[in-house]
Amino acid sequence: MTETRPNRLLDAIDTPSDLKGRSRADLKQIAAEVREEVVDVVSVTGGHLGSGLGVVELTVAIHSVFDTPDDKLVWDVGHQCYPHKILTGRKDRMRTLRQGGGLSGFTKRSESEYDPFGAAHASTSISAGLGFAKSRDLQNKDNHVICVIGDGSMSAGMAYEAMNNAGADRSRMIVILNDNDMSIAPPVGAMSHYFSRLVSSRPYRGLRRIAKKVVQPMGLESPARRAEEYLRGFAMGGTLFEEMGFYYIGPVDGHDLDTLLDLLENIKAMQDGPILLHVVTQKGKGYAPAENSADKYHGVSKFSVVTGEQAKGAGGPPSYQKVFGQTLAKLGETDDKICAITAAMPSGTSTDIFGKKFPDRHFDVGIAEQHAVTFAAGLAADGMKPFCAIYSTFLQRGYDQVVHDVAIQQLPVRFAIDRAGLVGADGATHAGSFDIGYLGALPGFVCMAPSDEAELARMVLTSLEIDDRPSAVRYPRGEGVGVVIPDLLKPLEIGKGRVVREGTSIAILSYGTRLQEALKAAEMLAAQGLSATVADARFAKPLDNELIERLAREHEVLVTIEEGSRGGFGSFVLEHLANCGGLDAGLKVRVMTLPDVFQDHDTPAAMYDQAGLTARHIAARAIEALGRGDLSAIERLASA
Ligand SMILES: Cc1ncc(C[n+]2csc(CCOP(=O)(O)OP(=O)(O)O)c2C)c(N)n1
Ligand SMILES: CC(=O)[C@@H](O)[C@H](O)COP(=O)(O)O
Ligand SMILES: [Mg+2]
Repeated sequence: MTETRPNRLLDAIDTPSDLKGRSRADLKQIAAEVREEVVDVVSVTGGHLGSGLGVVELTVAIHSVFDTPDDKLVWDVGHQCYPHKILTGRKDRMRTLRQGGGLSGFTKRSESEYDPFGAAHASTSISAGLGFAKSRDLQNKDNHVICVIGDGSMSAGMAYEAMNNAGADRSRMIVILNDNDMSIAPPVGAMSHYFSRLVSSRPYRGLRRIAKKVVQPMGLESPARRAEEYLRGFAMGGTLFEEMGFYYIGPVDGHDLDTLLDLLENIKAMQDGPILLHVVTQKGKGYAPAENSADKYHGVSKFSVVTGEQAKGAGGPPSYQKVFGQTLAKLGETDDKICAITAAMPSGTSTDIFGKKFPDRHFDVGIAEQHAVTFAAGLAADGMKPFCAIYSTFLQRGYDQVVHDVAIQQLPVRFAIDRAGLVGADGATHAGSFDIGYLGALPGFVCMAPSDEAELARMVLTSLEIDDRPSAVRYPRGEGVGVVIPDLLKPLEIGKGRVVREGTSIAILSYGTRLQEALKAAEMLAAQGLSATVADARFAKPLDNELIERLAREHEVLVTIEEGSRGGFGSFVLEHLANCGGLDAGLKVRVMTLPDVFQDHDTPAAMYDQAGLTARHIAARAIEALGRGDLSAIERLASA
């Protein structure tokens, strides 16, 4: 339940209709209370803070002026949607944010009629918005379509594909560019500089001047009018958008509620063509610790509202991402062909560790995964050794480039695939579920997955030495298991796995970081007098066929496990066994993968259990296949 504070106007706001007819003073008070509530909620739940704080006034203004949910409000990424959720009937559930069974940290169709389109991956809002606009026109409806997209999200090509289409199509829609001069890191790219010029070229447009501009008829029938408009656009700096067929308005102060309300009322009255409203906001606005932080508190853990101090992690082993960044930085000392590419996630992928030492060889290309992949391919084609570090889920956006520009040409791009597997609170949109299948299908790819951080370091070196084809190392979000990483790294033999525990009747073949759980499962089985071999596959491509055939020959049951979807490692193993006759002797095989449903956000510990990927699940599958053993004993052991 929302903690009720005396005399909060917000407590009477259940849906945006409760904002209608409110005085300006009330709306300003409500905005202040929303901002306070966002800070309070995120201090308890963790999540995305800076972005939402920057759009409090904009959110209040949009919901005051427009008639959601009939008017469609499409947020880009959706990480800034906490004020929106508070105002659209979910304020009493905000403290369930990003937890199993709770509210999503992004907009989500199944969660509310006020979320017409789900988000989480950037730069999709204008495309979706245009879809809503065309559907409206085809169904003779008259609702408005409003998309809110950040300056960082405007670095992705998809946004321009959509504007290109919308501008030509002249569909009536409103795009609000929320320009806070931040992505997760400071923004990069020429567009960012363009936005800065727009903002610095003129003081904020006075309301009178803008009101005069926006009430003029949109139809620019005569060439003279068009020329005049072009000059005006040039003078106001919106040329790029005007040339793409958008009516550019701005820049305006995105925290000035009066201006926003009047402006949106005017724009609402405009009935023709796509409009781009450029608002300037401050990420983290209104909460000093966020305003003063370099990352504007983009993503935070629980924190003290008073001090802003975030809860520290348990100080455990280094994260996989850090091990990747540190290893690459070390290798970069003796190989000046190594370079690192990130798509707007230098800190998330830890390429910034490499970048601090080798700034000339570190490239943050912005939210532009497609470009990142083909840029890396160009570097590789000319003899450089690019490491393209992209989260598994975000690499999905650059898949054609992986196939067409890297794999077919057999270019030695090294993919560091972070956040592979379950990610926890970000939920289904961010889980790295599919990369084993989508890369393992590609000819000539080498696909690796470490079982711990020392193995990761070796695989980064192994990848570096693969100079004749593409390679990929996938690793999960979060901390390693706490093994020592040797100073002197040795590369792995390509396509070779390893047996880490010898047994007899059961073989457990693990790909990636479920190995520790596989070893625990073997101990559970041993407690029942059942003997299990545990092997670390290390490679999904090329498979260690010799190891697989030996396990098949020498055991009654083979269980494969991976933190990925069906159609991945286990399928590759089954395919080989089918083709080499490994199944002919009656081997019983069980393939354990992530469930075929999108994993909802959850705490890390629970999510593996929810997904059926823990030791007790592995042991139970082995017993079920073997037809011997005591399942209830496994449950007892697991609950011990
Ligand atoms: C395709 C894709 N790549 C990367 C990300 C990670 N990401 C989430 S928010 C964000 C920055 C967005 O910047 P902006 O649009 O300016 O929003 P702000 O956080 O500044 O409000 C990034 C890179 C993502 N969500 N989607
Ligand atoms: C909104 C978004 O896509 C990113 O902020 C993402 O949530 C970062 O994920 P990590 O916290 O795993 O870096
Ligand atoms: Mg931004």
